[in-house]
Amino acid sequence: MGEGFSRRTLLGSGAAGLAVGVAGGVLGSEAVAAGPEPLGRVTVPFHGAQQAGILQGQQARVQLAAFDLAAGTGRDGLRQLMKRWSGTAARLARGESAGEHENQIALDAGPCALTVTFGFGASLFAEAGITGQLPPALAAPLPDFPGDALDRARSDGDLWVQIGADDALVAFHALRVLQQQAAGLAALRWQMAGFSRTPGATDRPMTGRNLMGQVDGTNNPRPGQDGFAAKVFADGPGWLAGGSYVVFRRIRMLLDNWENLPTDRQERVIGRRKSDGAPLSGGGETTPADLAGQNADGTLAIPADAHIRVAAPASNGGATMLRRGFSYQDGLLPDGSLDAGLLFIAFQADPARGFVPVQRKLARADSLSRFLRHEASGLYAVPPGAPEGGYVGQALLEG
Ligand SMILES: C=CC1=C(C)c2cc3[nH]c(cc4nc(cc5[nH]c(cc1n2)c(C)c5CCC(=O)O)C(CCC(=O)O)=C4C)c(C)c3C=C
Ligand SMILES: [Fe+2]
Repeated sequence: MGEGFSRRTLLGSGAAGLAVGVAGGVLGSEAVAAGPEPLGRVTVPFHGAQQAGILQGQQARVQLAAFDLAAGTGRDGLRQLMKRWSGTAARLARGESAGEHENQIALDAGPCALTVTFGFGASLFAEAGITGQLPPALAAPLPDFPGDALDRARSDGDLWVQIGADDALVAFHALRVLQQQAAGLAALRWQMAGFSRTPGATDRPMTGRNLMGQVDGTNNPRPGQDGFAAKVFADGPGWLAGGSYVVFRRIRMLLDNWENLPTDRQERVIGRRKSDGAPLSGGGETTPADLAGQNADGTLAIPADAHIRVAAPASNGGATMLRRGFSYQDGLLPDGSLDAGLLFIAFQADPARGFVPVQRKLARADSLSRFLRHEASGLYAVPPGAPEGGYVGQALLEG
């Protein structure tokens, strides 16, 4: 979670291909400098080298969903669906009507930075009769990790859809339209809603917080850093080149247990200060953590089982991913505790060099894991973005 790639930051950085604007015309940085843009009018183009929703700042709301193809849809039906969905996503991102199945749920709202991101699960390739195109990283499912308690009905799926927007109605509207436009071709398998900090909630752009109260998202790889693209974007197979892989996990937080822990112990579980996210080895939020740093008594400043030590690329042969998770809260569980946690989303060039080794280690050695339950999971190939006039997955479905 975080403001690391906020719209304002991106506009300021002039990052190519990451244009974000206001409906009616993409604004240059001078226009942004003139004053904050009205929230509803912010647009994120659907078309581009990468799909929208990977590099942009997190919106306040997310709808996550997976769809399964209907029997008989096949490759032709899938092509039809991806063309239809891409056209709709592009129109909605521009703030236009959905066209087919427009239901007026978000009639008075602007696009609110809407992004729609599509991913393909391993099962899609068999369903659509295109197993020859299965990318190697999807050939085996994610391994079982110690402590996993996965609900298969809320995991996996042929098609993954991530819809982000700075308004809940706008995000819901997009999901509902996509669902109706899929009728006869694909059906909703699972759906979850999440949230992040609302733009303007803090006086200045700041990294977001999760439901444990931690500053979350500080040490994400950033566009422009050395090797960023190689860490996040896949180099093949051909149809996926420039795309990515996304790992999704629904991770419930045992908040009653967590909140019983005094703040200094919570900080030692993560390895960072709760107030400002600074590493316990010293400095401020963005000071690199010193994993060798010691306290006056000779103990490690960042404990051996602290989350940031166990998860760090330095502890995992360089394994890295771009985390873009959202919080969720879904009422009460039968035992009266909150059903709340993190919809963990991480984009990476190769899950075998990203999520898998890190989660293997976290499940064994991370002191945060005793406050978490992994309840749902998915791994999807995320095709590159579509050019104007094209659709997501075109190189796969017409190649
Ligand atoms: C397998 C990967 C990871 C899972 C699952 C995961 C779950 C998880 N994390 C937090 C809270 C924080 N994580 C932070 C850093 C961090 N987390 C991962 C990976 C996973 N986290 C990485 C690679 C890192 C960066 C480590 C580093 O190099 O410093 C932080 C610190 C702030 C930050 O850098 O973002 C927090 C806080 C929760 C609550 C959670 C599951 C619910
Ligand atoms: Fe983490």
